[in-house]
Order: sequence, then C-alpha cells, then structure tokens
Amino acid sequence: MGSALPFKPHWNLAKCCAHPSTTNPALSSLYSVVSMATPSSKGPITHVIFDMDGLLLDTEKFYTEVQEIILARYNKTFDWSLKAKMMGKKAIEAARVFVEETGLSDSLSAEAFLEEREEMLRHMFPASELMPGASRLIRHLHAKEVPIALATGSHRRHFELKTQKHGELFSLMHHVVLGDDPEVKQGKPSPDIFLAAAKRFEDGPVDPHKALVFEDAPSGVLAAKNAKMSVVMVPDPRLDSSYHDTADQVLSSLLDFNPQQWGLPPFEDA
Ligand SMILES: O=P(O)(O)OC[C@H](O)CO
Ligand SMILES: [Mg+2]
Repeated sequence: MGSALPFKPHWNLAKCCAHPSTTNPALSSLYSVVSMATPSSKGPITHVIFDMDGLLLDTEKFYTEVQEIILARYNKTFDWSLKAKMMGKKAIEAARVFVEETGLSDSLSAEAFLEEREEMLRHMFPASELMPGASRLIRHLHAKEVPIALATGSHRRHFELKTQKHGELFSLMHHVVLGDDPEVKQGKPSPDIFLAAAKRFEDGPVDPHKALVFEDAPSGVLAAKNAKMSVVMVPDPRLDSSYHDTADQVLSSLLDFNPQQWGLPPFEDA
C-alpha cells in the first residue's frame, strides 16, 4: 500500500542540544527521551491533543492478537512492518491495508476481515487498561487548566467499549473526536482529525503551532505534522525506529514527559 501515506511532512527536524539527555548519552536512559527536536522553536504550547489506542490505552495488543489469529489460518504471520502500516487508521482503511499487504484480497475482503475481527475484539476491549503515565498526565493538565482533547481513529462503538472502565478519566477531555466523526473525511495520516479537534476547543480554533499532539502510530505522527502541530511520539519498542524521525520528540513512556520543555506547567511530583 505504497500510496497510503500521501502527506509529506513540511518541516526539518533539528536534533536539539537543549535537553541534557540529547547531549549526554549517560543521561539518555535516565530521561528515557529517545530523541527530540527543539520545542522552543514551536512556541509555547497552550492546548494538548491525545491519541488513544496504544498511547493512553493498551489496546494495540488486542488488534495484534486478533490479526495473528486470522493470518495463521492462511499460514501467514503478522509482523510489525504490517502493524506499522495499519495502526492509528480508521477500521476500514486498516482492513484494506491488511488484505492487500498480506496478498489475501482475493480470498478475504476488507469487510469480511473486519467482521471477523470485530467478533473477537468486542469481547477484549472492555478489559482495556491504561498505559503507564496516562492518568498522571491527563489529570495534571486538567488540574492546571490546560485544555485537552482526544482524537482517535476508533469509531464510537469501539471507543465506548475501550473506555468502559475509564469513564471518569476520559470525561476530563474538553472534547473527543472519533474516527467516524463526519468531519473526519480521511483517517490518519490525513490531518482531518487533528484539525477538527483544534477547532472544537472553547476558545475557538487553536493555532496549530500552539497545539501539542501525543501519538504512538506512524500514521498519527504524520497526521499531526500535516496539521502543522508539534508531536511527541511514544512508540512501541517493536516499531522500526525509522518511524521516529518525523516526530518532534520520542519518549519511551508518557512517564518521561517533561511539560516544562513545552512551556506547560511542571508536575508537582517531579
Ligand atoms: O490510535 P488511535 O486511537 O487513533 O486508534 C486507531 C485504531 O482504532 C487502532 O489502531
Ligand atoms: Mg494510537
């Protein structure tokens, strides 16, 4: 699916010397900052937009498990190069990638794949757990009155199943934009979802340069850059590191995020 990432990033990444972990390898593991550009060049951040699957919720493992099961029936294996091309996308877009990339499109339609996947996923999603640091970061930004929103490729039915146990935490979001929102014409890497999220804050459309996106998926990082926003990537360690290059900062965990680097209020427990 070589044409699935139609948007080209428009910026140059300058690896930065501002953060101690980028200049001193000994500090790198301490801070768990994998890499970063210069946040100060982006201006202070006023609004934050979170991805959900794989970033706030540990749900990507469910998709992986189900896709492994389906592929095993065709004596094929699911790997992280295919995962990288599917994650973050709307369900039908990811399904098309799956059947095309695996060479199964003649025997399995994207729609039939989705139906089979759905049957297994709907039993798994209610058990979704938070990723490390997700609750701390959301609660911190909310307490400091930094406007926060959610922008997920998940459609409403999946969103509700996945957040069943976490309703109170997700209610702290000023608004939620879902993959089946009418304004989201194309899934990530299109900027649609982040532009829609930026428009719905109380004080009107937010200057994209003042918005910070948190993402785990290559398509999501590209979507944020296509929306002209800054993006912190928290990738699964199994994802090829070549996908890190597009992000402004790459962290091993949300626990490693330093709000002050982006002009946001510091954690009080830091
Ligand atoms: O990563 P999200 O939250 O945009 O979700 C997208 C899909 O539903 C899962 O990859
Ligand atoms: Mg995600």
